[in-house]
Amino acid sequence: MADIWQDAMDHAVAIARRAGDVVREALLDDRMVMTKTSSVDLVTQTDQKVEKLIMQSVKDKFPTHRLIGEESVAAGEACDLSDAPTWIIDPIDGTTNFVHAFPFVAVSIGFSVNKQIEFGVVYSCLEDKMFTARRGKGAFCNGNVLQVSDQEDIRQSIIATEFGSSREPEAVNNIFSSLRSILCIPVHGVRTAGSAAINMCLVASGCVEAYYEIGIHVWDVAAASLIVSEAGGVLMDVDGGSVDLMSRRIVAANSRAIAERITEEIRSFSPPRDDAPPQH
Ligand SMILES: O=P(O)(O)OC(CO)CO
Ligand SMILES: [Mg+2]
Ligand SMILES: [Mg+2]
Repeated sequence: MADIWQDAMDHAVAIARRAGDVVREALLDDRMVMTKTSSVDLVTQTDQKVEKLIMQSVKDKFPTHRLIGEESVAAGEACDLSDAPTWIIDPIDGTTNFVHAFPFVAVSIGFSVNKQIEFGVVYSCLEDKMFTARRGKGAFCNGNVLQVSDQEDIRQSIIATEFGSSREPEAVNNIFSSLRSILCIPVHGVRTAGSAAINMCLVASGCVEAYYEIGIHVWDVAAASLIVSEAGGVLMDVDGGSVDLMSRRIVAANSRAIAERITEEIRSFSPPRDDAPPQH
């Protein structure tokens, strides 16, 4: 039977590649940096330009579909995930990396129907790696099948996470408390790629056993969540329950055992949800 979302997925791959061209070209220019929620939460004109490019192309080709985009939400658009076909876009995941030309910068496009991710596309544009997954049909990088690591012992594992964009002492203490507990299990190592989507693609690729973070947004993880699960991995909330992509909390791992072991060490907290009503 024909796949009703194949056309949309093909479009996502094509537009992610075009977006990647824009990102690579912009690396050659001066990158004017602006800030959002804190002095280290960065945005550039390229984030905004790439989001517009992707959104306009989706509107032209799929006018009935809905859109959630990081920079549109930052500009005041609602972040409501309904049952309608919805494109969930992070034009540049890893903006800080982009600003510094640190080579992990991704365009992330997830596509949800009935609140279920149907396909995910993460283009790591400086590495020229196109990660794709279609629900029920596996995950791929540049056409090669992805499979998570089969390591079951967390002591033989590498764990990925990020430090977030708050430098408030209490928030930093929380992050370091969890990190210290995990490091001292002990694990082989901890890594931060600087992009949630790329961290998750590293899980899907079998290079790291797990990634966890509190504070990410739905656009950071929507596409990569399917890439992880289609590569044989598991997704979990940081308290061990089912993952909720709007909750800003995630554990993505090669196995349930490693995901659960990580949740035992995380000092969890609940940032305002992506779909929380705006504060006035
Ligand atoms: O670079 P961005 O899109 O702000 O995303 C960060 C997390 O919010 C890295 O994943
Ligand atoms: Mg992001
Ligand atoms: Mg971004």
